[in-house]
Amino acid sequence: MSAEFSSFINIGERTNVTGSAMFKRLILEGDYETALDVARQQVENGAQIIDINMDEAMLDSVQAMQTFLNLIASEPDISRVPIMIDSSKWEVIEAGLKCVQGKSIVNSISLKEGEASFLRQARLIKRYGAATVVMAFDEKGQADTKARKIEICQRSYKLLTEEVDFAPEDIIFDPNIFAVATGIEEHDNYAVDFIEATRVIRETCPHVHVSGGLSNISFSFRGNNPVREAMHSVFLYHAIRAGLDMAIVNAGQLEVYDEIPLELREAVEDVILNRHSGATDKLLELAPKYQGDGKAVVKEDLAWRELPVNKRLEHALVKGITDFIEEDTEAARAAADKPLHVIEGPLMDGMNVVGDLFGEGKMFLPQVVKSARVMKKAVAYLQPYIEAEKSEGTKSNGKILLATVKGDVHDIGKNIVGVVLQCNNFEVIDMGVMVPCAAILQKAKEEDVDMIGLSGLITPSLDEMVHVAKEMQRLEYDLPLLIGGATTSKAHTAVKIEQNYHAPVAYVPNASRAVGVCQKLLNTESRAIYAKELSKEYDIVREQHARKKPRSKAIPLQQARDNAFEPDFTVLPTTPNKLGVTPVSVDLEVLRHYIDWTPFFLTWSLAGKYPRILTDEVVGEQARSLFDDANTMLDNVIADGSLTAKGVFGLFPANRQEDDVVIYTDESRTEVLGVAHHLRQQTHKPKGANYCLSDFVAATGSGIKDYVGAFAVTAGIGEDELAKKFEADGDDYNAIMVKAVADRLAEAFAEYLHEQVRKHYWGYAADEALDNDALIREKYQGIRPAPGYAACPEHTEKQLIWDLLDAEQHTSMKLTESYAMWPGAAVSGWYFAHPDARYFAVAKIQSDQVEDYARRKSWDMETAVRWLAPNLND
Ligand SMILES: C[S@@+](CC[C@H](N)C(=O)[O-])C[C@H]1O[C@@H](n2cnc3c(N)ncnc32)[C@H](O)[C@@H]1O
Repeated sequence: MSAEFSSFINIGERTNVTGSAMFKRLILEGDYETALDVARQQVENGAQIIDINMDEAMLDSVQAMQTFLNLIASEPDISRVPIMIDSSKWEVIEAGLKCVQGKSIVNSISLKEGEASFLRQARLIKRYGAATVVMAFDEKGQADTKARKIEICQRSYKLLTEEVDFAPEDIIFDPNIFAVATGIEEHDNYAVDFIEATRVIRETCPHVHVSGGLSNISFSFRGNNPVREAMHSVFLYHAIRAGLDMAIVNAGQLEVYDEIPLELREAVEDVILNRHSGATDKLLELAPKYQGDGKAVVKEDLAWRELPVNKRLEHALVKGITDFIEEDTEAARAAADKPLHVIEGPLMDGMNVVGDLFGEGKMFLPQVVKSARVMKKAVAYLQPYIEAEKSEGTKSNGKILLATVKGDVHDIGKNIVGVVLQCNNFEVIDMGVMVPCAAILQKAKEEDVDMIGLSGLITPSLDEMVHVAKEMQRLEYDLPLLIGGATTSKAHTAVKIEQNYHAPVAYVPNASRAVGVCQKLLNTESRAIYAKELSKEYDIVREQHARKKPRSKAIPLQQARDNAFEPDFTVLPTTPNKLGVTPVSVDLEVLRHYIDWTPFFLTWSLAGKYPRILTDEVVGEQARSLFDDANTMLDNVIADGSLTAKGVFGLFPANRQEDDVVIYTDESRTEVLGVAHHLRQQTHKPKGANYCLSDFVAATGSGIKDYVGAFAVTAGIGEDELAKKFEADGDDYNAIMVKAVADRLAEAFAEYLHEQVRKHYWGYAADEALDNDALIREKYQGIRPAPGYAACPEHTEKQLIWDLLDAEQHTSMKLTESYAMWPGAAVSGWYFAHPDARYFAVAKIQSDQVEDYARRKSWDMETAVRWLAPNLND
């Protein structure tokens, strides 16, 4: 090893969650012990500094950094080397600085956010006695040429030494090592630019150090380690002679320069030193020869990298590949007159291809959401350049405000619509969930939006949407209004909303339809014609609705009660093994085996039954990829505990009293704990019974000791935080995935708990042995009807479940003012054990039952009508 090499400092790179899959997995699993071994090995392999990075969306990075650094502090064989605290987030860096006892190094600060923040951070670092890496990055962007690298480093040097009095020997410049041999001509000189800039920086900024992230240089040869190692060695050989005195490297994997086969070394040297224009091709040709045993040949993988930049962007968008997007966006930016043109040109062209393929059914929703992630990354990269030019921003197709209305927490559908609209060049302002009407209208004014989209899942949200429409009318808005969400319908929109608002109202059944509707409504030419068409369409829907004769005749409540279902009670109800309230926690690993996957695919607009969908000719490939991603998400949330499941259930003595179920505190059946109010079918049924859930419970005077149960479960503790982390990272795909997975786990929890209750806690089906498929097909005895569903459609009854179970205390689950459950991934309901208990739909009820129900609930009629609205005739 030469003299230059001996003074060179290796910075260990394996303790970095963004660079090492193994380290990431260990940290996500909380296996800090084995993670410490990674650090130890680095030091044993010769790392003289170890770089630690915990920037991962699924992690609480501050906490992970602190935990790991504190552990290192008590390991003398690791803590003997300085620690480099690596993060793009200042809060993580500060947390790290507080933990490290000896000398540490911050990685990194830069002029990216301007001088003020640069100086403030530098002063703080100085106070901690730490050194710092300074990236060659300024307000205009990352330095790629020799001149820019030198200019930024010299400016930073002057500021640090003159304004902060920072010791120059504590400054480590990182002038950016970029990938060469990418097939893009502009990249060919990147290594030379770095090497030459290093030389000048060392000459003109006395006492500083120069460092870099070595593995970047060979990025195009991922999968071909021999070539990568050769590139690293050759690059170091030349850069060290120019003054590079540190680098982040995998210390155990450096090929010795002299031992590189001559043919390979020369080809690599040609590339690194940009000695001729055919250098990349020559190395690509040679690379497979040095490919390690049986690994994928990189050249094939990266064939698309040879395409012109616009085609590469299109490929990345269509395939959802983020790996090269910044590099390619930069190439497109360099070639464009204005950064904005990159968005309006190649990126939008690429998204149009995505839009067309989606429209033609050749791409599926999950892929589109992945494309959006690529687009977001590209736009985020361009944003500083666009702002620097003080441009007015992208000319979008229009600005759309989206909100889930007050009282409702469900947003998967809304989020998907938001992503799809963004893909189609609409600007979307998403106000999130539980948004009050006044806030929606104010934001619409402030942001001068072109359209408002309202979403909701539970039936009370329908009323809230009507309220928003009426307010828009009263306050003389004339923005078009979009209506969507699981319980909304064209009929409801026509009958209850469209008539109340003079501007166009459109019901949107799914995300792919949203685009067409918005395009037509926001295009000045088509808007008037489309508005007319819509209004005509809703007139027809209203007429049809008015003409629709009730399919069957209604009967008075008393007559319906006389025709109640009378179950056989000759076999007496089983006394539960455990009466009272029982909180339950369960491992997600257990719950994943109870998941019903079919609804998961529907969330992503892939129709078909699981597992058949995985081999479906049309959507099979897409379904498999989605299924893999969902399982990866499951692996991660299980490993890092970012989602938690909590539940509670109760089994109580109970008897029917007319249509109510009276729930008692104990077997003496003297003290009433609560009364569940149920509704009865009121249509004329010449053959069957007029069902009410209470029918499945023995009556008060029968002398039969009967029981009911109640439950509330969630698997969504942590879902909002996790989804927000992904959103903040521009990763809507995983933000939606978290919620979709949490939803599945909550349903799985309901299934699991019901089984436990049947077999153990209540014990009326102790010998039941059903597999998951049979559970999904409800092949068991008893039901678990959920308030808000057809047999018990009135939502306020959830409050009773909450009170009986002390659900908020046991599970942290809350009810909103519309009785939606929070977190969204939640299920609650009743348990009925009778073998004849079944689901049914209450359907339309009459005013005599409304009055009766109001009396039973001590409500005035107005309140009763409001809560029973979905079951009343218009
Ligand atoms: C919506 S599915 C949920 C289970 C499904 N395997 C899943 O994972 O999505 C079935 C559940 O909905 C509720 N449900 C279905 N029909 C109902 C009805 N008519 N009345 C009340 N609740 C009903 C019950 O809680 C039932 O267990």
